[in-house]
Amino acid sequence: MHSAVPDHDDHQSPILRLNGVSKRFGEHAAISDINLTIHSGEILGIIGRSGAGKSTLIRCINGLVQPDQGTVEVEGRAIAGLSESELQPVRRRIGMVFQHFNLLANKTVAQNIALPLKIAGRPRPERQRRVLELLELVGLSGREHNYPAQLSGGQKQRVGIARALAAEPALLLSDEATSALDPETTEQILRLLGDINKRLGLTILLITHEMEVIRRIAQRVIVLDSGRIVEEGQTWRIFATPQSAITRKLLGSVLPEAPATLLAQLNPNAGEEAIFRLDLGGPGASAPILSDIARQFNASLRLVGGGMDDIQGQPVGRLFLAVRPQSPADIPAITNALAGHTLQTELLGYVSGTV
Ligand SMILES: Nc1ncnc2c1ncn2[C@@H]1O[C@H](COP(=O)(O)OP(=O)(O)OP(=O)(O)O)[C@@H](O)[C@H]1O
Repeated sequence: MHSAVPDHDDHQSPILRLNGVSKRFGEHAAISDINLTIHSGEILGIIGRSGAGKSTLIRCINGLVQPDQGTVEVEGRAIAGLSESELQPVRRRIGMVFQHFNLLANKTVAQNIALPLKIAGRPRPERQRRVLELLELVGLSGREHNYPAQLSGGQKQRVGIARALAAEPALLLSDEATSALDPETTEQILRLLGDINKRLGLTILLITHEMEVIRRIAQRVIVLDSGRIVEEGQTWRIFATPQSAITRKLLGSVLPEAPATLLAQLNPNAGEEAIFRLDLGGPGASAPILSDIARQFNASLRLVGGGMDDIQGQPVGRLFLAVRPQSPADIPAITNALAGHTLQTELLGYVSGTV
């Protein structure tokens, strides 16, 4: 019998692998025992609050900091002990995009984008051709002679992305690339990164402190706190069933909350309608559970809050549901039936009259 086809070719080295990487500064452990692997073509998000260790992790990945313990491999090659000149070609395999763009103000857009190629000693005609290709890719054709000061923040970041891609890296490392941008521009830049991932199969590592960025494009996410990985998994699963307190906190502003008027009227013991919070996610969330429950128990159901979303192709959501049963005695069975179809079901209390 054939086993399921693996997502990744086991014989191909991962683009990036960290094995037990730790780094202390004096007594302080900035990162501890970090294990992670990024395979070709995937978008992995790393999220953490300020001080979680994100910058230290990036510096270990690009060889600016030597870990105290553990190994970093880029395309199967360990970078420990490499000299500066040996590190250069390895670093060129990683294109970096920065929060504040890091463009050279006295160079044109074309010169900024061509810089990595110039450093790599590529001939001028090749550089010119590549700059035009990249400008088209990032939607800035015709802007090659502009200076950074003539561009908006979003356009500057497009130039930053084009420059990062110039030397055809194996990995694009985005360090808070949208943190300085307004929500609309953030959306455009994330869409561009998602398009580039699909069109070129580019592998992307996204470092961010914003769950919204993760939700939009990361297929997999690692949650970092106090220098340790506290949670990891497919993005939709983490959104649907966050396990750690820090993940729930990071998700706070993303998940729908119960309407305040509803919460104010909740009675823990009795009322005409029972109020449930349902957490739904994955393939099971597509089932018509509300109509099934209504029919099975001859109950009347009202949605009183929440919403459903699509995260990386999977339905994920939190609904607040008011259930008026035929008899109060049905509530335990209704609770069980809901729990059987959801990731989590909680009976929050009861209300009387319409909320
Ligand atoms: N060079 C250093 N010397 C001493 N302590 C450091 C150094 N670099 C980082 N740290 C400490 O290590 C911890 C992790 O810092 P790091 O900058 O990696 O976190 P971060 O998640 O990138 O935070 P931020 O989002 O604020 O940049 C912090 O407590 C920080 O104070």
